[in-house]
Amino acid sequence: AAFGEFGGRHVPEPMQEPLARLAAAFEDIAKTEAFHEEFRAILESYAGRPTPLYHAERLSEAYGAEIYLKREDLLHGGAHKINNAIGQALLAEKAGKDRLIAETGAGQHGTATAMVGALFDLDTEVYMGEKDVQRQRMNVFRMRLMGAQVNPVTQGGAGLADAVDVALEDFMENVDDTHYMVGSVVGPDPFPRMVREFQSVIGKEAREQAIEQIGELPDACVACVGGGSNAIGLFHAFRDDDVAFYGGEGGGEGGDSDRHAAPLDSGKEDVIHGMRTRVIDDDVEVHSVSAGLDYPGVGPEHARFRELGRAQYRAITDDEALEAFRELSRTEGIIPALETAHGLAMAKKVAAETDHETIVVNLSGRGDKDMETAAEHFDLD
Ligand SMILES: CC/C=C(/N=C/c1c(COP(=O)(O)O)cnc(C)c1O)C(=O)O
Repeated sequence: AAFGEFGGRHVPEPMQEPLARLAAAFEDIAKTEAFHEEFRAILESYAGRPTPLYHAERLSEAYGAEIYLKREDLLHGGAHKINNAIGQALLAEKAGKDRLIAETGAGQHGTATAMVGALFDLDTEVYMGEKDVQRQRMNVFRMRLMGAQVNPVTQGGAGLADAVDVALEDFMENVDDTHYMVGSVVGPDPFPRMVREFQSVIGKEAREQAIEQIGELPDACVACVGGGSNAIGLFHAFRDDDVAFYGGEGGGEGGDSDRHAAPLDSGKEDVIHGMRTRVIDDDVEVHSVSAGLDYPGVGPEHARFRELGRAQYRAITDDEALEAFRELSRTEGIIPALETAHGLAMAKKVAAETDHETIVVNLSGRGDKDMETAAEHFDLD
């Protein structure tokens, strides 16, 4: 496996060959110069790359360190998810597939899938837990507006993990004409390394921009961690540098509570969705105020980084995330996604508890989709 004993292809025998074919297509198609040029051109003209690295001076005062925000929230669609969706749709098109399926929780990956489904004129179906259909209604409407079919999933906990289960079943049945657009660095090989490849544009840009703006590498990189794709996308370019990595997980009611989504901070090794990784304990109910972090597992490379001590991960509670959500809105006039707010709260802890002076934070998405949830928590009248 690519990540120590983590990752791998823990799937039934009938899935082994299709995944081997996908891995071969990834090597043959997505690693060519022509692919990279087309990928880069669409990222620039359609998604709006490069994104700024913004020195948030008022937030820096509040945190007590120099905070640089990588503005993935400014991308088309409002989150980093479009980077991966474009890469995967290009691959699917060149591999001769004419149907896309995806899972979604926050609806940002679902929206990105609908966007590229329209752009590449591919049949598109998105699986979404009924619970998330309710709390990210605006994104459900956006997906349908762009021609995607949104299939509410009611089995199990009607959440993100259940949507992944159903999407994997669909993929196994329709592997000949369907590409499964996995939305994070999760699933059986090759999905984690494919998604890492397509998200790594974030860190490549941020590394150059940081050196230009700070005059040297940053002391630390921080991101929220759901499946872990925006975090890996930022970290990957710095992996051989003397730069610390920190991940803020969906801590729900606390890593030591029985309602959270923080397997790195408080979980165990196990196999889920075709990968050996870390998952929350059996007696814990998966929960996060943010739909995009509300997942019981995590990408295998993060499990490996944790094991090596290359990155540190902390459960960020719902309340800590909501406080960070409001603090960025008030100090910089930027409303982050609730998922992203977990990374901001992590950065605040890093600034307070370490001597890191320059910190790059991945602003993975914007908070328009979260206005109803936020209104339930803040009485702003
Ligand atoms: C693929 C399921 C996750 C979703 N979103 C996750 C998400 C995340 C967490 O996903 P990762 O970056 O993969 O850890 C962070 N920021 C924003 C704005 C997100 O929407 C989604 O469906 O939109």
